Amino acid sequence: MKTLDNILIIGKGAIKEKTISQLSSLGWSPHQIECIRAATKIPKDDLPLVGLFVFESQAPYLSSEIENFINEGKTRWIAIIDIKLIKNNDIRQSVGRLFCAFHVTPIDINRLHFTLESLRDIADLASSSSCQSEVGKSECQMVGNSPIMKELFKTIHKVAVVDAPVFIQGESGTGKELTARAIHDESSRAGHPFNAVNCGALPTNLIQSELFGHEKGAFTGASQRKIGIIENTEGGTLFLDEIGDLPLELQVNLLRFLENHTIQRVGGLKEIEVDVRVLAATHVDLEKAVEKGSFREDLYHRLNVLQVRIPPLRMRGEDIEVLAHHFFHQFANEKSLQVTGFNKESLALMRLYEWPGNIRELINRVRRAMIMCDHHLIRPTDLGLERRHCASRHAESLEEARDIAERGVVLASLTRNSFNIQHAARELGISRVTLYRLMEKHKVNRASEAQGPKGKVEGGTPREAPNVLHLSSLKKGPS
Ligand SMILES: Nc1ncnc2c1ncn2[C@@H]1O[C@H](COP(=O)(O)OP(=O)(O)OP(=O)(O)O)[C@@H](O)[C@H]1O
Repeated sequence: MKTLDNILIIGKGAIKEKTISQLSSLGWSPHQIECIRAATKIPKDDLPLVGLFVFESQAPYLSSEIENFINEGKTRWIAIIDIKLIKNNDIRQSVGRLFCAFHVTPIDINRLHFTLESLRDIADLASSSSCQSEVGKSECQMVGNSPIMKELFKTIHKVAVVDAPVFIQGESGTGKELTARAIHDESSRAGHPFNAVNCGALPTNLIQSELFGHEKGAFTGASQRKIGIIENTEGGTLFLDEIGDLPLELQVNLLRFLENHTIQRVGGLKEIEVDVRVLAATHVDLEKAVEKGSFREDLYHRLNVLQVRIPPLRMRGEDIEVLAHHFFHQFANEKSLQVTGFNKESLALMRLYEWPGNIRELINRVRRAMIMCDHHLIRPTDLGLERRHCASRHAESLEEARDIAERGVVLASLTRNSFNIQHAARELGISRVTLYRLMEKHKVNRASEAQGPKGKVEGGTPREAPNVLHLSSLKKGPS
């Protein structure tokens, strides 16, 4: 996994020297920082992921050669400028156009530090997406780092290559539709349509004609023939969301279609052959619905050939921070200018929160926080999270309850002590070794501690470089 292993600084003078020494004191080791004084020495290959461009005065370095070089976009550039000194309008415009972030002097070193951290996240996301590109081209992007998600990615690969129905289960907002899309994108049907229908959202009287189409005159108002969604999905994949809400009388039609690969339009007599793969999802317990008689058992078995279970977000703690950063970058163009990331308490609380709305809720909270935040770092209040919201986390067993409590205590102490292991261990009355073991066990991040002073910065993002798995290629977007 490629991370931010090098920073290239171009420019000379006191600002540069000061920046280097300040970055070093924040844990960016001096050997990561390569300094170049003149345009002629810019290495064309093997570029680092981040470049700092230190303007000294009228920026003689912003020659067309450098402009071209920056425009190549292999490195993300941050301008460090003394805005008062830049009188030349062309240069001002170039700064806006060429640089992904800029900082004015005197430099707020914490802000610069978090800009670099954000760029490291982007680099991690981008490099892991390129690892995944061999999986196939896809419009969608699934991010996850937890063992559960890695298993899910494997399952998706397996079920994508066969043509049987797949039954996707998971709470609302866990990513069922995204998973269905990923299966489609990984399958040989990828070049054909992917259509999703929410069976619970369509009125009962419309759903049959929406799915199967109708002939002209089939019912009052059917002034023309209508081709239904199933026919429109020819060659591709149909995702039937909330299949548990499909009225009983339509379940038999669906069963016929699954068994014979034929449909009849409403009011039509002809059997029409269709080649469509069906993926179905529900957040209700279909077995119970079968027992109750509201779902046909034969249809249930027909749909339930292959299963994919998506766990709720609260059960994949490692993913929460990775996803939060992922969405932070995705909505980067909507954020208020000064926001550079999450503070430590926010990250800690996000791990403890229950997330009843799962990833959809996470997206909404992060997005809102990015707009509303008045500080450099998103605080729990910006996310609408408070400690009391996290206290309700319920455990499925006594062991889980102990784990949750243990993790909470460890994390709280580390957060209070800015991830200083010695202080936290002393506060908890355990040895450093035991604390390390607990951090390992609960996947509490050690990166900030390992990098020493970085962890002392208010709001340091205590996180390991995320081993993000993208199921498919990056959506075109800011991330
Ligand atoms: N692993 C993931 N990585 C990135 N984004 C995700 C992931 N899982 C879900 N999302 C995003 O979360 C949102 C909700 O996902 P999706 O609509 O697939 O959930 P769902 O389970 O089908 O929800 P519902 O049951 O309410 O229909 C979408 O914006 C989706 O792109």
